[in-house]
Amino acid sequence: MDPDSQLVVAAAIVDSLEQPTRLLCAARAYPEELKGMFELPGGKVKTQEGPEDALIREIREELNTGIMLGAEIPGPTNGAWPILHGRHMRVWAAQASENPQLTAVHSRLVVCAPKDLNTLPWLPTNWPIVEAIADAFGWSVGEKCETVEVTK
Ligand SMILES: Nc1nc2c([nH]c(=O)n2[C@H]2C[C@H](O)[C@@H](COP(=O)(O)OP(=O)(O)OP(=O)(O)O)O2)c(=O)[nH]1
Repeated sequence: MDPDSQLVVAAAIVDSLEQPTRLLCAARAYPEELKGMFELPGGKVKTQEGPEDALIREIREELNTGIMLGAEIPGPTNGAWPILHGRHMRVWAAQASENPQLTAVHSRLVVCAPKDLNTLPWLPTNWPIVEAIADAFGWSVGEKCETVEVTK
């Protein structure tokens, strides 16, 4: 992993960490080329900031809620997942302490049942991460549907 590439952190926010049955999925509002594609809420870790603290800050900024962090869902590169633009992302299971709210960062929030996760137009590198999340929660998600979202 390029040590200079800025780490991204994201949350797999479920309805209950003890008995997870739904995942919060968020459609990006920008940039234009990623608009309408689904991601896990989160963002870039700032210099001097710990990854968990960065995640709590990002979720407060993006969804206006606190979160309780559960286990990390480790990826294949020192625990991180390869994502867009050569970046890497660490992912934690989480539960929101208040109702997540839509802000300018996202165009849609979907609380998704496991069986519907493969119907969302995910960012291109996100599907293996969603599969690992499902695996960690004991969900079955099937194959990814090839959805194409057309927006004006
Ligand atoms: N948050 C998030 N970013 C992802 C995911 N998958 C993925 O490839 N990315 C990419 C998109 C972006 O290139 C980068 C995260 O950038 P961001 O724009 O969300 O970061 P940020 O909130 O700190 O935003 P900014 O201050 O830099 O504008 O990681 C994902 O599931 N969640």
